Order: sequence, then C-alpha cells, then structure tokens
Amino acid sequence: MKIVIIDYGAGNIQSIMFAIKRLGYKAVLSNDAEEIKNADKVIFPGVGEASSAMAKLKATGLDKVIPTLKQPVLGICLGMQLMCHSSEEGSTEGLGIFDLDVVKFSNKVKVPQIGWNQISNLKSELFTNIAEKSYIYLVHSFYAPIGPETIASSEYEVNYSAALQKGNFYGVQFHPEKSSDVGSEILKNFLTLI
Ligand SMILES: NC(=O)CC[C@H](N)C(=O)O
Repeated sequence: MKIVIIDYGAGNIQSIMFAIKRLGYKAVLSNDAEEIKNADKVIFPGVGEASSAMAKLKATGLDKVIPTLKQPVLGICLGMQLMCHSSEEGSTEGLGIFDLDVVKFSNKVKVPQIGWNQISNLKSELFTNIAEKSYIYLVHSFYAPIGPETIASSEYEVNYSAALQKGNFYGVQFHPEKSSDVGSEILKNFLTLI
C-alpha cells in the first residue's frame, strides 16, 4: 500500500511517519502531484499559522490537486482546518472541501487548548472500535463548528468538530500520532479503509 504524506513545509511530519511505522506501514513524504494522485492513502498534516501554511501549499500548486483526490485523504489538525472553506487565522481561504468556516475560541477560555480532551458522537468507520468519550490530544486555538460533516465532537467553551468527513475526505482536529492507543487505532482505521 502506498501511503503519501503531503510535504508542503508546514507539517508535523516526523511524528506522523513514526506513528505509521509503529503500525507496520511505511509512508513517503512528497509534494509531487502525480505521486500524491497515485497513492492509496494520503495524509495532509499541518501545524502553525493557517494563512502562511496556505501560502506554502499554494506555492506547491497542491491546493488545486488535493480537492480532486479520489482515494482516502486524512487532514490532521491544521490540515483539517485548511480543508475547510476558510479560517479566521490570518483571514485565509481554505480548500473548500468541508463547508465550514474555522473560527477562534473566545477569550473566555485559555487558548491554545493544549492537552487531552474527549471525543463524542462518533460516526464513520474512522472510529471503529473507539469508545465514546475516548481521550485524544489537541493543540489548537481555532476550531471548525459543528456541521453536517461532523463525525466526532468535543467540548471546549463550545461543542466543536473534532473530526469531519465528506466522502473520501476525513479530517481530525486532534493529533492521532500523539493520542496514544486511541490515536493509533484511529490511524489504523484510516490506513485500512478500502
Ligand atoms: N497545532 C496547530 O498548528 C494549531 C492549528 C491552528 N494554528 C490553531 O491554532 O487552531
């Protein structure tokens, strides 16, 4: 199975590579459109500030490629946010895969949310064998609200989308590569999707 992690200069690549290796799979890093199109599974990572990450993605031209992919694609953290319609962080447009606008938590809560929280209302094969209220690890100040594409929610000041799905496109706000056994199981569920 060919697993490609998109390399656009804004991703927490190593920890994801290591988490995939721990599951017995090998992933390659690439920013080559043809290699990404021909992959069996694609992971779209992301850490940092949304507008600069989007600029880096546009510099590779992959902003035009990702929305056309037909195989399972998993956006992680900022990767999921960039798959949305827009983000308030740097007032950037997103890829428009998920029809949601990413917004900032208010100053009523400490941001970024850094640490463990629980996920609920789990839908989708991405959460096979994952119990309601399982703990996952997050680092974020912005979030995607609840919408029709929400397949898991979490609570931090507001109830927000911890995961999204639209067809072959999946996104998780949390870091499965940093979420211990639950995160490994979710990554394994993604990697074994048909
Ligand atoms: N860990 C991150 O890169 C966070 C993504 C985004 N900048 C946010 O604060 O929500």
